[in-house]
Amino acid sequence: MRASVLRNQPCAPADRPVDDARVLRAVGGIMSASSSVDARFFGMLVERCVTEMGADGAWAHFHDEADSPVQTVFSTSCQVSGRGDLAAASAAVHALLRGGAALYLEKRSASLPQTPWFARFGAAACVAYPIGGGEGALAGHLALLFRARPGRAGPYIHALQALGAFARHALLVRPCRDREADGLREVVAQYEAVFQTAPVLVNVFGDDGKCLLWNEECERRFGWTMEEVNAHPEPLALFYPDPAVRAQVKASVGAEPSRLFREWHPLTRSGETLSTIWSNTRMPNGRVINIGLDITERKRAEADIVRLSRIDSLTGCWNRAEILDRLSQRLVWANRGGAGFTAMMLDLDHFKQVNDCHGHLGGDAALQHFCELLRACLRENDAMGRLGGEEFLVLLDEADARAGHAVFERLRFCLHAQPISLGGVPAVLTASAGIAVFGLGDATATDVLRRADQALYQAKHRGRDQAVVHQAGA
Ligand SMILES: Nc1nc2c(ncn2[C@@H]2O[C@H](COP(=O)(O)OP(=O)(O)OP(=O)(O)O)[C@@H](O)[C@H]2O)c(=O)[nH]1
Repeated sequence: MRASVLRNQPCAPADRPVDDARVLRAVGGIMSASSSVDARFFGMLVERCVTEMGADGAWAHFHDEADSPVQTVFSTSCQVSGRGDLAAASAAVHALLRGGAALYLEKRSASLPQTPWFARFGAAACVAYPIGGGEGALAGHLALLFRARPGRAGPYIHALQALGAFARHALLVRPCRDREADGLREVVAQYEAVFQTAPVLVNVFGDDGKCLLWNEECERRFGWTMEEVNAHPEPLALFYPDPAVRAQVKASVGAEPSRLFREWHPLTRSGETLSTIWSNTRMPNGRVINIGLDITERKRAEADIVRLSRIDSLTGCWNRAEILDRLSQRLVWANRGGAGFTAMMLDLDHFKQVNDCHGHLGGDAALQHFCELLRACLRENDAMGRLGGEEFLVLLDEADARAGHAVFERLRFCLHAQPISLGGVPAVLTASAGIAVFGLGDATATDVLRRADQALYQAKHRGRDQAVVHQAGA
């Protein structure tokens, strides 16, 4: 086998002309033939250096950081003798490449290593170029073998330089970049998972107004998917139909991330108005990141607490503090020239007897029954509150004494028509009332209450179950 190979080699190698275009084409072909750089790539590279570039043999030699050869890929044309010799040849060239520059070795000048393989191959010249390594990457060299000296080594050196740079990029730079990209993708995926599943409202809008991120909480609370939001010509209008409010929302977006949350009341798909607080930040690329909290439930609970703190728990009407507050507000309004009102103080007659006969629970039921009937006699804007015990205050808006009387008569009629059943026995409740129509002398709530109380006293004195209007000077 060895003899036949040697027999086929030219006995007196002559200079071989170099076809620059052919070399260039081969380089381009190798580079575009594979996107991944691995053993297969180098196998393809060395074969094409032989078949397309005009070399007689080629190899790619790699060593590790300790300078031990770890991998050599030879063109099939190099297989002229045992592998060990071949490895020794590539190692010998590698040893000469320490300077990091290209090498041109010739048999004629005795610069070609004296290892047996070169002789067996019939090598006249060798062009080698280092492939620089880097952290974690292989390093080594590419070599072309010629049985006839090439007319010029330059084109081959440049070809190996280009291929070496390509391989180095693929071995070192691309994996780094890929690793970085993988790391980045992982971070993005983590953030996205956090944004998507966070129990807070998170969304991102582009400077064209389109939604780019819409987390699960947004979808759950607003009822629209991101696609549905983006199907609207102006997505923000879905949540803020009022253009003036929209303008305020847009103007509130700051360039700096803000710890200050602003309260907004966006609409949901079902028409519910939410109470939300948002921190909105415009990024340098024009995107707006919005982080919000839905505080609708909290607001409702707070409102309930406030409301309950104003309500009399037994009867459900306003408590003393609230009804007096409302009286004061009406006074301020009326004294500023606003609409007047009439105050009516009501007191259940002989209520002590109800308690005495039917117990405290019976008395409570009587108070509730009385309030139910009284409430039914009032208009929406009127107010009724419990001053204490079995005493109540009613504020009748834009009402005079006649209107006050009419309300009382309605109540009286109802109380007689609808007796309460106490211990299985129907009992008719009656009440007395003192009516005080707002007058210019009423500066404070006490002024009004005093006059209503005087009239109530008269009603009791005159036999109960009636209303008396306070008369000035009475
Ligand atoms: N069941 C019940 N009784 C109450 C409540 N608050 C006050 N009372 C009772 O209401 C009764 C009021 O009695 P009085 O002030 O003597 O008045 P009255 O019996 O209605 O007599 P006149 O007002 O003069 O007609 C008392 O027995 C109080 O204990 C309450 O929340 N529940």
